[in-house]
Amino acid sequence: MQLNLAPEHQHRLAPLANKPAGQLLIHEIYRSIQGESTYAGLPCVFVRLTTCNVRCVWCDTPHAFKEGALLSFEDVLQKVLEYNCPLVELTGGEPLLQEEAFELMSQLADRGKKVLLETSGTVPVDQVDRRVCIIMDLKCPDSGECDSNLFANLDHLKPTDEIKFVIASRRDFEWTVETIRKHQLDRRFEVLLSVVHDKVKPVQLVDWLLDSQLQVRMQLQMHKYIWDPKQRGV
Ligand SMILES: C[S@@+](CC[C@H](N)C(=O)[O-])C[C@H]1O[C@@H](n2cnc3c(N)ncnc32)[C@H](O)[C@@H]1O
Ligand SMILES: Nc1nc2[nH]cc(C(=O)O)c2c(=O)[nH]1
Ligand code: SF4
Ligand SMILES: [Mg+2]
Repeated sequence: MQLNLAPEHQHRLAPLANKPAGQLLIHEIYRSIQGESTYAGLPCVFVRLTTCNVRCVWCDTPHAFKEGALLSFEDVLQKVLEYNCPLVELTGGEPLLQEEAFELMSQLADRGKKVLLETSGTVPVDQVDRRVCIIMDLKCPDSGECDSNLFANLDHLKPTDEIKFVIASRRDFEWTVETIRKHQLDRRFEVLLSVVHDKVKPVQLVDWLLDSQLQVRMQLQMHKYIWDPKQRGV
C-alpha cells in the first residue's frame, strides 16, 4: 500500500509494524444497528480494524488507533459468519491499512454478504472488490485533515457508493457545497451530510441544506441517540 504519510506521522502505523501476514489487528467485532449511510437501521456486523493514518480532531474512535488483538484471517471470517447477519461493515480506524482487509471483503461477498466499507478516502480504494459498497468520507477543513483527501479516489467509485461529509462549522458546510458542485458528486453518487456530534446542531445543518437547494441526504449517527454517545461497541 503506497501511503503519502509524512515522516513525523509514521508512528501512527507502528501498531501494524510487526503484524504477521495472514493476520489482522482487530479492535472489535460486534453486531449492532447500522447507524449511518443509506443502510441505516439495518442489523449489521461491524469489523473495526486497528490504526489510522490520519487524526481528525473530532474523531469519536481514537481508542481504535492503537488498541487491538491479532486474529488470524480464518478466525475473523469465522467470527463474522457466526453472527449469521447478511450485512457486514469494515470500519476502524482505517480499514484499508491492512492488506488482508481486501481479501476479507471479497470472501465475505463470496459468501453472499452485503459488504460495506467505511473509509476516510485518504487511502486508495482502487483495489477494493467491486461488490463492496464504499462509504467514503471527504474530510472537511475543520477536521484538520482536508489536505489528506485523495480526490483521485472519486474516479474509482461506483454510482452505488456513498460520499459522506462530516460538518463541524459553516466553513465546512461551504466547502462541502463547493466540493459537491465542483465534482458533480450529487449526480454521480449517494451523498450524505452529517454533523460532527455536539459541534453543529442537526437543525442548523437542515437549515443550511434547505437553503443550498442541493438534493442530498442529511443523516445523523443513529447509535449516538439510541445509546450514550460515548458508549463503545454499539
Ligand atoms: C471512526 S470513522 C472510521 C472509518 C474511517 N476512518 C473514516 O473516517 O471514515 C467512522 C465514521 O465516523 C465518523 N465520525 C467520527 N467521529 C465523529 C464525530 N465526532 N461526529 C460525527 N461523525 C464522526 C467519521 O467521519 C466516519 O465517517
Ligand atoms: N451503530 C453504528 N453504526 C455505524 N456506522 C458506521 C460506524 C463507524 O464507526 O464506522 C458505526 C458505528 O460505530 N456504530
Ligand atoms: S479517519 Fe476515521 S478513524 Fe481516522 S481519525 Fe478520522 S474519523 Fe477517526
Ligand atoms: Mg462509529
